[in-house]
Amino acid sequence: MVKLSSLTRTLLRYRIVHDKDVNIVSITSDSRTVQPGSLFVALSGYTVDGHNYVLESVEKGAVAVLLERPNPQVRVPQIVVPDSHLASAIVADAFYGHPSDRLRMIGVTGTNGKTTVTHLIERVLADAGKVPGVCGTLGARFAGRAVELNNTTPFPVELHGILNDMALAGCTHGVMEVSSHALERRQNAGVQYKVAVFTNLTQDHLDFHGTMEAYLAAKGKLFSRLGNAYGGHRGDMSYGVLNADDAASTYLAAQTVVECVTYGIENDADVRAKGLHIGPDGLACDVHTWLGDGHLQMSLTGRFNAYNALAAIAVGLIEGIPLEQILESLRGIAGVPGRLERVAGNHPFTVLVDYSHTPDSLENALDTIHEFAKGRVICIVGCGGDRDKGKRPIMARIACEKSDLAVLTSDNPRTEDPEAILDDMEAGVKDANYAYQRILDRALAIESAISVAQPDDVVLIAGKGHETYQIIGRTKHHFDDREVAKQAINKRFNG
Ligand SMILES: CC(=O)N[C@H]1[C@@H](OP(=O)(O)OP(=O)(O)OC[C@H]2O[C@@H](n3ccc(=O)[nH]c3=O)[C@H](O)[C@@H]2O)O[C@H](CO)[C@@H](O)[C@@H]1O[C@H](C)C(=O)N[C@@H](C)C(=O)N[C@H](CCC(=O)O)C(=O)O
Ligand SMILES: Nc1ncnc2c1ncn2[C@@H]1O[C@H](COP(=O)(O)OP(=O)(O)OP(=O)(O)O)[C@@H](O)[C@H]1O
Ligand SMILES: N[C@H](CCC[C@H](N)C(=O)O)C(=O)O
Ligand SMILES: [Mg+2]
Repeated sequence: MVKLSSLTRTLLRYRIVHDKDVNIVSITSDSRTVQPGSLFVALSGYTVDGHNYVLESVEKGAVAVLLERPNPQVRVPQIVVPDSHLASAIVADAFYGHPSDRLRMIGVTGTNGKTTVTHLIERVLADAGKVPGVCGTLGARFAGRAVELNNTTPFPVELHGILNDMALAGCTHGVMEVSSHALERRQNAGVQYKVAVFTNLTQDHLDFHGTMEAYLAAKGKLFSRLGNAYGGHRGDMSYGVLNADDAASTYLAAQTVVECVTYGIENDADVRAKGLHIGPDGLACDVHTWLGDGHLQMSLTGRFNAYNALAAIAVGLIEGIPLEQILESLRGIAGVPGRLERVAGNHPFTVLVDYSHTPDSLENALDTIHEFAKGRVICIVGCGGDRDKGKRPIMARIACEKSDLAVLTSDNPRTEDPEAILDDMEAGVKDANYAYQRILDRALAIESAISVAQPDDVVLIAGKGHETYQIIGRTKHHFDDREVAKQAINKRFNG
């Protein structure tokens, strides 16, 4: 519990309507989670305005409100700020006693690979006796707890709350995915990163950022916000980890004053893989680092996972873990949920569920599959609604070009007309002579692909990975590609 005055002291530009010091027991930006004694933060949303819930929050017991436009209907103290989003980060950070200072924060950004890299880092740190907490697309997990999240990077109040829970649970490290949306919206204001990792930059989210330049600039903010100082002494310094094979890294290195470690396969790098071998059951390569050499063997496969592993190795070395131990940890990782995840069973072909929902990740997933597929490759893919429209025809073309049969279907249509999304996709393939089907219903699309799969074929179900829902309109329906695939396999082989 803290006094409201101790929170407002952290702000410079604000005024209070109905000034009175009160005790704040919790803080939230969602009226649905307000409790007696809460400070409610009204955020101007993208589709919904949190200011509409001020009255409701007070009725539920909020004792103060932080907002941009005061509400004449309520009598509790109202702290009026120019930007409630930024102010909520500053106030939440103070309310929780600056939790990110109590953790070594590792931020991972980039178009693809963030979830995988955070997962690998988690394992490397845990095996070395550290206590990592992780926060990202798969939710937050720490100390045996799992918290579901709406966003890859939570909004400020939720984020600082999670970091506080991690610190209280004894975590030593906070490993988090930092999405470009979050960087642009300053969702992680107040989080001081000790290590900033960049995976890669390819097309996605142009609906939000407009241009690739703006998208890159958003990613750059993770690096520029490492600050102009680089820490007090070795062990407390900040570092960057950059992909030497991605042209964007030159720009990112220029955004920060901290020392950057590079990793790569093609170009010279501080952590470099050589002699890479990709197989159906994993990958292997020699690893040369500025701290010695070793051999990596992993059950995650695909060239892109070699990059993810190199990034995790760089972070492990920065954290002072011996190379041999890092490699041992990576060797022990079975897989990441929804990332080239195999649907188990006795069927004579392979079914993989993968979260490739960008042109680059789809291409990578299909290229990797071609490295080991003995039969045909069948690809089921859709594109999300209310998201970058530009990637739709490109993804359809990649699916058709890189597979023997493509089935175009729905992903999460959200508020868009699913047929119109498929029209956008089909525009990329209509004029060519591709073998593809268009089946709107995702379950039927999966069933259709599985019904024609022959021994040794590989069926890739792309786009939704670990997701256990399909968003149609504003409703989340239960839907799990892995379950649907299993049902289709059962139907085919057991009637
Ligand atoms: C389009 C978009 O970005 N929407 C985000 C936005 O939602 P919104 O404006 O519709 O608003 P809302 O959450 O429904 O309501 C606005 C405010 O009112 C409050 N509210 C709302 C209802 C209520 O009853 N009471 C109440 O207090 C909400 O808590 C919120 O503070 O604000 C919400 C947080 O409050 C986000 O969860 C939500 O992200 C949605 C789920 C989303 O899908 N966002 C995508 C674009 C996104 O951010 N993706 C990135 C990256 C993905 C990647 O890396 O590929 C991510 O980090 O997840
Ligand atoms: N380093 C990489 N480069 C390119 N593609 C990758 C890389 N790592 C993973 N992928 C592909 O991208 C998909 C998503 O991977 P992952 O979930 O790790 O990325 P992400 O950056 O967290 O995605 P999101 O932005 O949706 O959270 C995987 O299923 C795989 O097909
Ligand atoms: N974090 C990404 C996930 C996309 C997953 C895909 N299944 C879709 O719905 O487009 C986003 O919000 O854009
Ligand atoms: Mg992710």
